[in-house]
Amino acid sequence: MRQDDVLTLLTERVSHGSLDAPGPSPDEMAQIARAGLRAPDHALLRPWRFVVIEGDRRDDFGVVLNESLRLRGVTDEAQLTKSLKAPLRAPILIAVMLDFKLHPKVDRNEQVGSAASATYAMSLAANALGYGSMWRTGQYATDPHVIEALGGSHQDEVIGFLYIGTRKGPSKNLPDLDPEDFLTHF
Ligand SMILES: Cc1cc2nc3c(=O)[nH]c(=O)nc-3n(C[C@H](O)[C@H](O)[C@H](O)COP(=O)(O)O)c2cc1C
Repeated sequence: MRQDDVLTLLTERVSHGSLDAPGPSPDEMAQIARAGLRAPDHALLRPWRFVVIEGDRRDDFGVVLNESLRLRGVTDEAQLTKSLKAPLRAPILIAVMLDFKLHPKVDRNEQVGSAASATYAMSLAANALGYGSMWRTGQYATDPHVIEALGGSHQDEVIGFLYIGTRKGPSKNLPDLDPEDFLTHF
């Protein structure tokens, strides 16, 4: 990839909520994961796990989300039905889990930062491979029932559900922000 292409990828990135099959191939998923694994990581703790949810397992994951709502006392039928279909919004989801490691110098915030960076790196890699992606969380991300279903422990959480697939329709236009509004000099 040329330098210009990398900068375009970074400066023109947008999310795509509307995604269809096909999703990345197994080789492409390995490339996407490799990008995640290069996230900045203090003390090289690797404080993440990438759980892929695809195919029929998306239906099973929808049931987990539905159970999550019911366990939290939600009775609204529309919301319950929506939860079953939520994972079907893309052919492949990566649940990026914080795999927290107790460390004398690297606190939880830093590890969350690493896992969030990994999520972002994977979204960029998906974009570079020609796919669209969308980072979602919601209350599911910290619900013990969901975390346990994804193989996490009580001290873990989902940093992002990264939805990846083929873009349906054109990318949205976002207003160009002026860097001067955000850059200051000390
Ligand atoms: C940590 C995190 C969690 C997010 N969770 C959600 C979510 O649950 N639902 C949602 O619609 N957008 C969520 N977003 C925002 C979208 O991923 C997206 O960034 C936003 O719609 C703005 O679009 P853009 O990325 O094209 O600028 C989240 C973003 C981050 C960084």
